[in-house]
Amino acid sequence: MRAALEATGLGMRYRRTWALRDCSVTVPPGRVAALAGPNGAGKTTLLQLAVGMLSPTAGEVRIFGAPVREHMERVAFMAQSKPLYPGFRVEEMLRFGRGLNPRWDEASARRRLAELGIPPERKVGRLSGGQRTQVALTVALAKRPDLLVLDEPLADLDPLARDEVMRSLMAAVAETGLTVLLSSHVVSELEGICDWLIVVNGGRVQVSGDIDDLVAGHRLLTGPAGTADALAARLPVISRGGTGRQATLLVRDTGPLPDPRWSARPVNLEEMVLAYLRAPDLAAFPRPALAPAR
Ligand SMILES: Nc1ncnc2c1ncn2[C@@H]1O[C@H](COP(=O)(O)OP(=O)(O)OP(=O)(O)O)[C@@H](O)[C@H]1O
Repeated sequence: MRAALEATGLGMRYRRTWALRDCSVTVPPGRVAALAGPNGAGKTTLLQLAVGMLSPTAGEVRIFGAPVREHMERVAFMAQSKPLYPGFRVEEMLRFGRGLNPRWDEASARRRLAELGIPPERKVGRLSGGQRTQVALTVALAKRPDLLVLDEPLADLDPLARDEVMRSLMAAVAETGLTVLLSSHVVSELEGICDWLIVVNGGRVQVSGDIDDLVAGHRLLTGPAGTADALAARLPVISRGGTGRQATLLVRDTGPLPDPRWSARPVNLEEMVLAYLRAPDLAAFPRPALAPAR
């Protein structure tokens, strides 16, 4: 099956600075993929390259097997700034979208707004942050994309609005089977929603793969601090912690523990992502990294 998105050797340089380098990632069709990473990691750059808004300095992006520019009508993008005109009424935003998009689905956009209780005659500038996000999402979905790319869709929203936006996005995914790629700082909120993960850090891809497989492949070990170095020498350690006599090691390993004084427990998505973000040079470790070596 063709990947919904496939980036190979992707690089983007702004003047002398590489915002993204040697980036190779795949998002299989039908997945809801999370793009995580710290500020300035290159998330927005990767998303803008993915939708053809930027031309790469190196490498290429393919959407459903073809160069992104040949498939622009199959992709919808919601920018971080949620570009809506505050002086426009909601229905004027729809009319605007209708004029620009041959695949536009007016009926489903109207139905969605009605379900959300957003009056079409309301001016965009008078909507709440959550409602504005929902209108921007409605416009993006009305394009009937096969790939929906969202840059920080949850930023600036309170927990209730975040929950509502994610629920309605998931309903759209269930209905249409579209592939979603969304960036977020709030990793804990992506668990149970996203099933694919890409972590970028310092312009490089650090982690890429199926979330269940990734999480199941890592564990948190706890044991006596005095033996931590010896254990760490035998296992692929992603991050180390602990206090006083107790040490913790987050490892990419599920085999039997070589030291009976140590115990293991599963990790959650946030713990795993944080461990990688704390170890940006992971690919320099002697064990294989999850992403191609730098
Ligand atoms: N137009 C530009 N000109 C020069 N440098 C840029 C430009 N856009 C981004 N950069 C730089 O590229 C790097 C990656 O930026 P990018 O916006 O892609 O990161 P990000 O992960 O989306 O960050 P954030 O989470 O803060 O939104 C940063 O160092 C940024 O300063």
